[in-house]
Amino acid sequence: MTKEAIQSRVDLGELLPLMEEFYTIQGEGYHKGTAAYFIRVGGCDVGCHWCDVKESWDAAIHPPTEAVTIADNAAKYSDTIVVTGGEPLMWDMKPLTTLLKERGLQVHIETSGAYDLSGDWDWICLSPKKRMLPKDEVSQKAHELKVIVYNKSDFAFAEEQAAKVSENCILYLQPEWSVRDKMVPLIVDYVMANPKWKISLQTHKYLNIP
Ligand SMILES: C[S@@+](CC[C@H](N)C(=O)[O-])C[C@H]1O[C@@H](n2cnc3c(N)ncnc32)[C@H](O)[C@@H]1O
Ligand SMILES: Nc1nc2[nH]cc(C(=O)O)c2c(=O)[nH]1
Ligand code: SF4
Ligand SMILES: [Mg+2]
Repeated sequence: MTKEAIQSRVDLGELLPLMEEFYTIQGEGYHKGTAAYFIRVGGCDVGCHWCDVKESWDAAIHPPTEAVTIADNAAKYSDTIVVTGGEPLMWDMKPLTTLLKERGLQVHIETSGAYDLSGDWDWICLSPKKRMLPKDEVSQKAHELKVIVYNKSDFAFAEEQAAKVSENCILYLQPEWSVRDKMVPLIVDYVMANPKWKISLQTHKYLNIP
């Protein structure tokens, strides 16, 4: 394929810049503790300074991979697939999610919501970022809202974002990993005072699994 042909198939979502795939336990949020196959798609320009997967940002270093190959492979591992990144919504997720649904899989996304919603999802985890706010459609359709708490100002940001999600959306505060010792006590107090929120921890990091 020529460079142009590859690019046009990436633009259609038929090829995706695949960074890594792994079978593990969902560590965070509502489905924490559940076995799931993770598909990590490269490319993100949101620029969170504390991002724990900065190697994902440059899409150009991740090989354009056939969505059908990704789906066929994922189906061998698990009934539950988590598409993450990078920022998966930078790409058209319709082809990949259609292929995953055709294989009878539950399809979840981890997203900042900074790009238009594409794809068919059984579960949308929205983790909004101040630097690039989520699109309204993602906020309205999110099943869980997972706000990362790096400093005290993130509690006010969390409330702003909670005002934009549906009333059934489950609300989580998750400590930024590097400041967890400092922020966990503040989150605990906040959740006790504001019990509509729950705490989410990155349990995979405590378990030393991917
Ligand atoms: C790496 S991001 C990829 C998906 C998407 N770009 C997003 O931000 O939702 C996956 C999840 O990890 C969270 N995350 C990233 N770095 C983190 C850190 N240092 N501490 C806690 N959570 C982090 C993000 O907020 C998001 O919920
Ligand atoms: N075990 C595990 N659970 C996760 N939940 C969300 C993750 C992500 O990076 O999107 C993640 C991850 O990287 N590993
Ligand atoms: S939006 Fe997600 S992948 Fe992008 S920099 Fe932020 S945490 Fe990392
Ligand atoms: Mg992660």
